[in-house]
Amino acid sequence: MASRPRTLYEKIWDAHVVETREDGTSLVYIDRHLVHEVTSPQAFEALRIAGRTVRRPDLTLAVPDHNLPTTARRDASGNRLPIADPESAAQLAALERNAPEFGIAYIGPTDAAQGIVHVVGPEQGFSLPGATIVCGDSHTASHGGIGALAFGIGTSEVEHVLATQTLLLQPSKTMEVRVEGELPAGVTAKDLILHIIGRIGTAGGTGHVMEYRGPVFDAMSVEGRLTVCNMSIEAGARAGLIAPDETVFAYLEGRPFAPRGDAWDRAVAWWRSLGTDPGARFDKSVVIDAREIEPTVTWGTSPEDVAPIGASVPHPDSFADPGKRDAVRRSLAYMGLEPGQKLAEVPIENVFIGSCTNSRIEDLRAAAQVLRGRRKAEGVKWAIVVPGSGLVKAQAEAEGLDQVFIEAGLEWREPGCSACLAMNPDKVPPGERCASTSNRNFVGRQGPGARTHLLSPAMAAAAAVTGKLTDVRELVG
Ligand SMILES: CC(C)[C@H](C(=O)O)[C@@H](O)C(=O)O
Ligand code: SF4
Repeated sequence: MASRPRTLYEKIWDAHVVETREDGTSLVYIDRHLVHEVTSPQAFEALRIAGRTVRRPDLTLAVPDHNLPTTARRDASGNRLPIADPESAAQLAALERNAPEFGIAYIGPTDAAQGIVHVVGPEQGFSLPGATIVCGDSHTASHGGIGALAFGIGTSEVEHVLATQTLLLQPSKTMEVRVEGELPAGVTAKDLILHIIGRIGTAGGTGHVMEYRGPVFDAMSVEGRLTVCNMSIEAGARAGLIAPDETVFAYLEGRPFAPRGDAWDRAVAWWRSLGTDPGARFDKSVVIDAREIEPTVTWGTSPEDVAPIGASVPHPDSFADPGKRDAVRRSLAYMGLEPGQKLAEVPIENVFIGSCTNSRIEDLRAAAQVLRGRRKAEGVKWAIVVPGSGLVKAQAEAEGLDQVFIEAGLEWREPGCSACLAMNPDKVPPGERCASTSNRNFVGRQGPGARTHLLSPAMAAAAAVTGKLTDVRELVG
């Protein structure tokens, strides 16, 4: 039977629409719901007041991550340590009460599998290809890396999904980001997505679901794909997607929540059919040449403010748009940078290796490769490595990576969002810079007055060693 060629997005969307209304809005079935402590308390409270239950507790998974301190979680006698900040403690307490009350699986702060929701979902095989996945969190886009249609929702929608396992949605437009060629040595998934956002801007994907296509993604690890899709939201997109393939199936097989036996075989057969059909059309398309990409850093306070490490801080007047010129002037003042200053000479006082963008095992291996046998520079006052989950932590320790970090003078922490955003004790002091593997360099993101430079784990490690933004290719050939 011949049918219209469809994109990956259209296939997942079509498979989940329950009903479409005259105004074009559709009621869409949600396969997986991840819940964290920050955006769920009011949603559960509303259910409680309305006397409602959770429609599919078995498709819902709760993990605290944002507010947890990343220092030891137990005292010497093994008792769990309380959270000092009252608001954070209250949000955690709410999740710990709501999960059992509503019958939802919960991975608590001292559980070996705890971590950042977007690391935990794929790692547990809870996030699956072809699934619709939501979470009250903008970086839910990450899960597109395994071929799921995954996006962030607000707290009222969290309540709606808890109660009904559905959402009312407008269909998105589709955008193809085709990357040609291979990434040069020393250039990672993080450099690629920073480069893409630099090219298309933070509004480049607005209203669209972006599908990343081309040989670079076929060759990319699952970790790298999660990194790329994670930052789709910083390009304004509703979600990011990469077609699921054998690399993804091998990664997911046998994970705790993944289907088994016949169910697994049936699932894989369906997943194999999801790739965009030849001839399917996208509403928008952009082509990027991977060979042109260099290790990339941000210099401003928007994720689109990127430049190759060999470049200099741009002059505000070099931007055509008057609004952007003003924004760049303000950015540079906040960042304490002068136009024309060489990026590779910008001093760094803090280093953060972590966040749902770059805290998986491959990220830690890349950082350790640079740090092995080296020490952090004198000028680097604070440098922390925060694994994305307890399982990543255990794997890193089994490989001796923790010792590499500690010997280099970095701190090895417990899993959580940490210094990615200033919602827990890990903060960058005012006026200081941080070489950070996270995804947002907004004003105050890592603490009031903190200055963030986004980069890859290897580049963060290089900055730790030299005390300034550095081309990692000068340290590891
Ligand atoms: C706290 C949460 C709602 C927020 C988000 O939605 O992304 C956070 O995870 C972030 O990265 O800014
Ligand atoms: S690690 Fe950062 S970006 Fe990711 S969910 Fe946590 S706060 Fe948001």
